[in-house]
Amino acid sequence: MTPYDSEPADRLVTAAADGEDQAVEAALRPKLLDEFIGQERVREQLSLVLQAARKRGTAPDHVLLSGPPGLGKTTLSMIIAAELNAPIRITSGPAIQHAGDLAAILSSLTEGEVLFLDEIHRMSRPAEEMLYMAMEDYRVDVIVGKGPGATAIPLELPPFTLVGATTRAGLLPPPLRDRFGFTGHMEFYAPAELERVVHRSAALLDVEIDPAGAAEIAGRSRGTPRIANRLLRRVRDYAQVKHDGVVDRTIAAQALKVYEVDARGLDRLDRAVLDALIRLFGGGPVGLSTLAVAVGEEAETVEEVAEPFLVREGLLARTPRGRIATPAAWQHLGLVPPVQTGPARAASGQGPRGPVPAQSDLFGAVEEP
Ligand SMILES: Nc1ncnc2c1ncn2[C@@H]1O[C@H](COP(=O)(O)OP(=O)(O)OP(=O)(O)O)[C@@H](O)[C@H]1O
Repeated sequence: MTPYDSEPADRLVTAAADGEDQAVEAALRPKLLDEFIGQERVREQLSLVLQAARKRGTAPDHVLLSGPPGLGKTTLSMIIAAELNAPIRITSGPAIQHAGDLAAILSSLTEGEVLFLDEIHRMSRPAEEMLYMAMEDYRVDVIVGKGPGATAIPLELPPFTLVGATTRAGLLPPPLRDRFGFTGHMEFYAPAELERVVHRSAALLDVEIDPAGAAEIAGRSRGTPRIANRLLRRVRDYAQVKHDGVVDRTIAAQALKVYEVDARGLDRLDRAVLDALIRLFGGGPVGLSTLAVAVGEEAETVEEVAEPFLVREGLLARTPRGRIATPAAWQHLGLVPPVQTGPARAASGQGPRGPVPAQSDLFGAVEEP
């Protein structure tokens, strides 16, 4: 699924899994905690939780993993099961519409099994309430019948470990959040960590890549292993079709220029937003709906798809008066930021200054093949 319904389906830099990702990700997932790159704090804490459970011979506390898509929550849940030598059942919040759906899953778990519940914040309220009791007492009440004649039949469950994953930890009701013994917050990956991800995946996919090629892909991957793996596959295609299959910095940059992913990981939509903001509105402030019309997209698409990364990168600011391009955004487009910034400059009607960048500058100064 995509994180936002407004996201274009073919977007190369989306953090959500597409069909091809799902097909290849199984092969690329690290299987054990030691193979899992980065997320040092979560890894260390989780390792202690798992070792202690193994020593006691009991199921570990329930685990909540929170963080943006594509950072490795599903992978970690599988690692938890593998480290415990336990089977894993995978489901998701949207798949559990009725409490009965959850009761069916819970009642079929075996002792020690790991239940991975992705997008746990999207579960229905009755299912959520059933989960409270299951997590705490390993018991559920199955309601039989309707109205005044309805009866609750208690059902004992074997001890199991719930691993919940959410991109929106803030949306979880406190009673649910409190029932997790351990919460791991996943952070975006540093470029050096993503380089290791790229090298590891390249080895698994049998792609020859040098360190500069891996660094080039890592730098455009928006802190997200899923995107790094996807860009690697597109670069591999290019290297195999246009060259001898070996990936170096030049090949990686040329390939990603073809796919319009620039040196900072911005794609066509991201750049269109900055471009309109700067060239048409002098850097802002400008209202979201006006900006959206200028780039020919829905306001929702601009707000939910393009802006989060632009804000995170410090290229765009959301202010009560509207959107503003930061000096870094001007520089990214090869323009000289005005001395005055903000409303005063907008009021003065001062436009963009400096040369319009050649496309090659944005894409990492690559030569045409
Ligand atoms: N730390 C890591 N080391 C190596 N590869 C990783 C790491 N984290 C994630 N990956 C790779 O990134 C891909 C996406 O990871 P995963 O499916 O676990 O993300 P997720 O957080 O569960 O995403 P979603 O929220 O969309 O379900 C996987 O193919 C996995 O191989």
